[in-house]
Amino acid sequence: MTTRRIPVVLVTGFLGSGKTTMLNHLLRGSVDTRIGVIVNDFGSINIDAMAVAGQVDSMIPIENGCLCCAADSTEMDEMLARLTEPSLGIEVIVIEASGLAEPQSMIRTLLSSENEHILYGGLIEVVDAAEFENTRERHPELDRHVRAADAVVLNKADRVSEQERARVLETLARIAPGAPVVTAEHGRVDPGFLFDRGPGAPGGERYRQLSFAEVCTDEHDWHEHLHHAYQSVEFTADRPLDPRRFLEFLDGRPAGLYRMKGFIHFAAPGHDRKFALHAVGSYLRFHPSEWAPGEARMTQLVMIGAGVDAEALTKELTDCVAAAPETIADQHMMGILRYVQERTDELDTDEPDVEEPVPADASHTD
Ligand SMILES: Nc1nc2c(ncn2[C@@H]2O[C@H](COP(=O)(O)OP(=O)(O)OP(=O)(O)O)[C@@H](O)[C@H]2O)c(=O)[nH]1
Repeated sequence: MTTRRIPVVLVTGFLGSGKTTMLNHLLRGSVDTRIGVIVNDFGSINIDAMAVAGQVDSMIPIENGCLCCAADSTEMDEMLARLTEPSLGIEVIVIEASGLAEPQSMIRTLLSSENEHILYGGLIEVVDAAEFENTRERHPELDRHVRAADAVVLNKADRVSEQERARVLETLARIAPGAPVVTAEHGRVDPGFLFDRGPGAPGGERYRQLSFAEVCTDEHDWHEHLHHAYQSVEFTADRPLDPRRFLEFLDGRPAGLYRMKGFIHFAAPGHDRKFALHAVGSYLRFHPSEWAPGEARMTQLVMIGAGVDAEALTKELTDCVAAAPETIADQHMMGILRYVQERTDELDTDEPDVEEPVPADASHTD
């Protein structure tokens, strides 16, 4: 008897490109499919796993480093063994890589897995339409990441003009001619794009043959892994933060601090909500939600950047803890509220405004 093998789909993309947002959208839109998820976060507090928890049949968080650096596939095999346990009935496994992971290494780790219940299901690279060109300048390695993808999601289309979007599409076509590209806002792609790309479907075969260059070992590029240039700093506080001080901190955050994410507890009357914070480059948003019943009110923050002074950051944040919460007034939240966005990505349950993927060079004019 042959057993059906479970496809394992890799989701990669630079820091803050929208991987978790897309994953959450896909999980909400795939209630009839049993999905297992592995979420790898660079920092030691797995904010992404917290964002995904509750929507998924089985989830394994891995924090503090990149899964792409596992010396062998043992760690991956252990996780896959848990998720392919027949009693779970998992039909698809999605691995959300950290924003600094090396896609090719992840593919190799997966291909060298000894788990006979799985099948490599392809790699989706999420690209931030607004940040891509700048990020490429700093990290030319990103081109390699795009080339490793079976499909590219050009996310955050709402943050760019038509012309900028066309420019990024042209760049993608140059980097990876023929790769299917789907444009999205808030990660709203059709779940079928990820889970059901059988032969003849847009974007082509799900299981393509990998080239020798993709599969062979790459000792030479280990040192080029993006995360060698980055460090993560974590901050937690049991006592609430002073909103004005915290805003000052955000306004003056160092240029090298590219990514911040976490949850903030503010000491302001009438604002006892859980403020999810996301900063990606100069982009900054708070997404408030209610605390879960019994959830400890606290601040948990992960900051990822290059050349940042961890000690100084921690000191500045410690100074944001409200010394006298009772003196903080409602209007002290004004500055924070300017950056509040109610979660549009959570309101998109059934009618996603999705696009069919087009080959990247379809928009290429020369
Ligand atoms: N305007 C806009 N914001 C988006 C879009 N997609 C995601 N975001 C926001 O971008 C921020 C980062 O999104 P995430 O999904 O956490 O990104 P990520 O790739 O998982 O981040 P890392 O795991 O840290 O690399 C969040 O504030 C999202 O709400 C989009 O299409 N448009």
